[in-house]
Amino acid sequence: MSTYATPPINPLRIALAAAQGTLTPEGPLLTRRLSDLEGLFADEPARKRAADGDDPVVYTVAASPVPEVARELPQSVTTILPGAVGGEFHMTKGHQHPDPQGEIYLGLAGRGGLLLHDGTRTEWIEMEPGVIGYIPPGWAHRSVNIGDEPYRFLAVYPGSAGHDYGWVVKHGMGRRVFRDGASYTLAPFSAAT
Ligand SMILES: O=P(O)(O)OC[C@H]1O[C@](O)(CO)[C@@H](O)[C@@H]1O
Repeated sequence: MSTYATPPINPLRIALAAAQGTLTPEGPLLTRRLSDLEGLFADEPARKRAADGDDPVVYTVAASPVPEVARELPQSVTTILPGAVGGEFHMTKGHQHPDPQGEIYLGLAGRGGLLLHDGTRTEWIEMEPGVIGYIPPGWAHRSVNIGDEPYRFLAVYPGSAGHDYGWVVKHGMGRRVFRDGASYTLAPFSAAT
């Protein structure tokens, strides 16, 4: 398995293969299955049934070797596979940056959405190839695949930003995103049952 490089890092040429979802040279690859996402979807019994069954992959995050440390600017490609749990579209866990710093996403493939919540306000940005979603400091963020193909995006973020998952458990994400025919609907956020 590839790992992060240790600073000081030399200038890097990094090849982005949008169709494959890879960065070369490679860093760590993270795979999250339904069994890793307990309490995330509104219909927790449906998630558990699927996790106890074939336990599908929900998303992968392929990073470059640039590490998540202060002053570095890591990048990663996230691919969210199509699917839903109890009608709720596949999504990332969602997190807040403990060190409030911005981040950008660039849509590479498929159709998705960027859900943002600051504890009071909620925003939704539709994502597709070529669209940049800007995440300002202080906004928790979660990505959702609203299509029938893999939804893929490049993330670039300050290495010291960090990932606070507890914030999302405590505050929620403002909305949930459900399949609605060939489209989607944003429903008020509800705790997992
Ligand atoms: O950390 P989460 O919420 O599971 O989501 C993963 C996402 O977070 C990042 O690690 C950085 O924000 C992205 O590369 C990736 O899309």
